[in-house]
Amino acid sequence: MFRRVAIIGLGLIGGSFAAALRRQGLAGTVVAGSRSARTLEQGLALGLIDEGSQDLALAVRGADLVFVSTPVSVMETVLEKLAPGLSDRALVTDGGSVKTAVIDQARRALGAHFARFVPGHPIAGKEKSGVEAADADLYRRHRVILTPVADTDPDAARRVRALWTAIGAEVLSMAPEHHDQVLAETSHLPHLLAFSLVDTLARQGDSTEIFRYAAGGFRDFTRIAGSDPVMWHDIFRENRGAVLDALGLFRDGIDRFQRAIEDNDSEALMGIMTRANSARAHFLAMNARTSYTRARHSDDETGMTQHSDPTFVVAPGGRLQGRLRVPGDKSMSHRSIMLASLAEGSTEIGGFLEGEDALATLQAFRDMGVVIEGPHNGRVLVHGVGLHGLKAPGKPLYMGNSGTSMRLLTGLLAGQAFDTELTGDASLSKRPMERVARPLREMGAVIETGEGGRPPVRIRGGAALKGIHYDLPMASAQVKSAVLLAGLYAEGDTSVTEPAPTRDHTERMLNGFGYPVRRDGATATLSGGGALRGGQLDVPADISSAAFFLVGASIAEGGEVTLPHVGVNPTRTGVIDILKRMGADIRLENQRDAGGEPVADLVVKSAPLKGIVIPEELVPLAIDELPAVFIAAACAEGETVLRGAEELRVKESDRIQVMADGLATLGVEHEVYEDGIRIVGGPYGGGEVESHGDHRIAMSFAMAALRASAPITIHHCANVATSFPGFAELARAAGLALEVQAPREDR
Ligand SMILES: O=C(O)C1=C[C@@H](OP(=O)(O)O)[C@@H](O)[C@H](O)C1
Ligand SMILES: C=C(OP(=O)(O)O)C(=O)O
Repeated sequence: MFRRVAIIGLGLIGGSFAAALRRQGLAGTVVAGSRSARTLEQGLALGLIDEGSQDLALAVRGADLVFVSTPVSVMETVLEKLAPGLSDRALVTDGGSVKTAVIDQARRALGAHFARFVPGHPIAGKEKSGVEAADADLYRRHRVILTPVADTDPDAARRVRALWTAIGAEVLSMAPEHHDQVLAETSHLPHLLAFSLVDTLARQGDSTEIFRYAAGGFRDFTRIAGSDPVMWHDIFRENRGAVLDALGLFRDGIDRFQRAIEDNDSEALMGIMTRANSARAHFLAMNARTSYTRARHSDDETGMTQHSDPTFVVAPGGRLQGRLRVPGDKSMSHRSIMLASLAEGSTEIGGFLEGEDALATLQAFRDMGVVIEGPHNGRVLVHGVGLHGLKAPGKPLYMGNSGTSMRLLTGLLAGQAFDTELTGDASLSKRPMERVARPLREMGAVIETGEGGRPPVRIRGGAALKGIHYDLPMASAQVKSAVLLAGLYAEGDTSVTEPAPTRDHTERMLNGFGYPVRRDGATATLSGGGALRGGQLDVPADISSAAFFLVGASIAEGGEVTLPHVGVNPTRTGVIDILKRMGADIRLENQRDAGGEPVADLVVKSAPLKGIVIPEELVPLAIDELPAVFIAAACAEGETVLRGAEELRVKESDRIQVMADGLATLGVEHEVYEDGIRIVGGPYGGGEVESHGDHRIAMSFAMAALRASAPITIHHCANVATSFPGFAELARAAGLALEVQAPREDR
């Protein structure tokens, strides 16, 4: 990419840059400029550089790229020294941890050449310093922030970006002031605290005593106090304003902590720590724009991006057997957090789904000031704040992959006194939100959606809502629920009529919390201005997750599976009705009521299936299970026809097309309609299937392998954790020959 690269300052950052260039073959000649002859000798001996010079103007002569990686305090002097040697076309970039100060220095030192200067900051490092610590992998999968300004040549910025990308880094751009503030909070402040804690303890009388007993917590917290004092000295001085602001913020936080301890305020203490716990997991996930649960288990703090979006490879055959407890119901888990938060008093929830979608809802309420303990093994304790007790979150609420979170919250937030903004991942950002915004506006809400009616959703607080009657244009429980939740805050009655029955968990659970919802045929009605009462709540296993095993055990030779304690609310059991019509052997045992929701143990045995025309009224009752039903259809004798299922096109992926593409790969005959599909059953093969990050697509094709003649490889399966954490392990324990592999991109 570059003929001759000059690296000025050959420490850990510069040396690692040289090593990476070398390894990727990105530079013809690498030359270093350094004050220290010894460093240059080391660089040559380590094979990192081809030439070295102590004269900086000489070092940069003829270079088409100059990377300055000296401490920020000497940056201006260094730039002044090298400037006379720069050729007109040379690009200059840097690795300084502070950007506004460096930009001012560069502007002064480089004069007309400043346009070719691209300020940068690779977020990577170690406690070790010096060229001998150089590491060709230091920047791989780490973030590099570029902070070009108005007079930076866009072509120069583009080339520097391309170089970092080629080195394997993830490149972001932001304004320099923003960079300095963000880094002050996320890097400079923690370093300052680590240095300060160790220094404070070391000053005490017998510090050897303290350090002898210092345990893991001390070691973890103070690891970065081993970093280079000179470098940090410079950073604290050069980023003075932002560091002081961050320190002020921290001082407020530590005061709050102190008061909570002084006042014996358990709730405040638990609030601080549970919020911190989950916020950490949430931020790591957001940054990686990927899996919440994986980020929760990652120990990485250094800006490392997570690419573990795994591939499932499922060998053909296998059988499914055993007693399998699938995780808690996702729809009910969302609602349990929402209603418990709005209730007076505490609510203890059991069986809560610790999947990413439900955790996104939980996090949103923490962000709005609700103290929530857990989840631990499905138990969550929510300290309700009452209908009017939520607080402004102070930042957009991130809903991840979850349509239910975003749509239900839009309704609920329409009635709050404060403004909010809801954002989501790439998939959620493509899904329609006007379907909820429209009826809510009729109620008086002030809501803006993004381009094409998609996220982000911005909700203005303080609107006076009035009850309406709404005829749902589509059979959607999310839209129904959004309107009913807004109705809690509306004057008078709010009622919704649905064109076909949809899941009624919102209505049932509101009644369970002592908030009456009346039902008259297809219409549900509530009156605003009441109150919810906290209590106990049991979330049964999710029939939508059980569905994969209902299909799997039906199609696998010798399959026999018991799924205990599954929710069998009649608005959710369409999948059982459809499979039974196809000839499946499914029995409901132990039917009972659990807190207002019917549950049963499902017993399913392998059976020959036949194709059917799926009755349209069953579609909304099996909406999320239809991808699994497609696999049953591919294994059935004859053809199965689905119509009236256009809603499948606006789920986490276009589930009609994405399933059709996968079926085509396997060699399953089918015909796609705008609102459905016709599938002809018969033997099929294997191949590589793309899930498009849609959990239900991934799990459906995993089950398909039970009857395939060759392995099925399914790409991008991370989002399985949105609804079914532990799917791969459970399926394997039951007999599916599923292996989780690193993503294609990482191999
Ligand atoms: O209310 C709910 O919990 C859900 C309703 C359905 O969506 P629609 O309302 O868009 O049909 C369903 O697909 C989703 O997984 C969960
Ligand atoms: C459609 C689904 O969920 P959501 O709309 O909440 O993203 C689903 O889980 O299949």
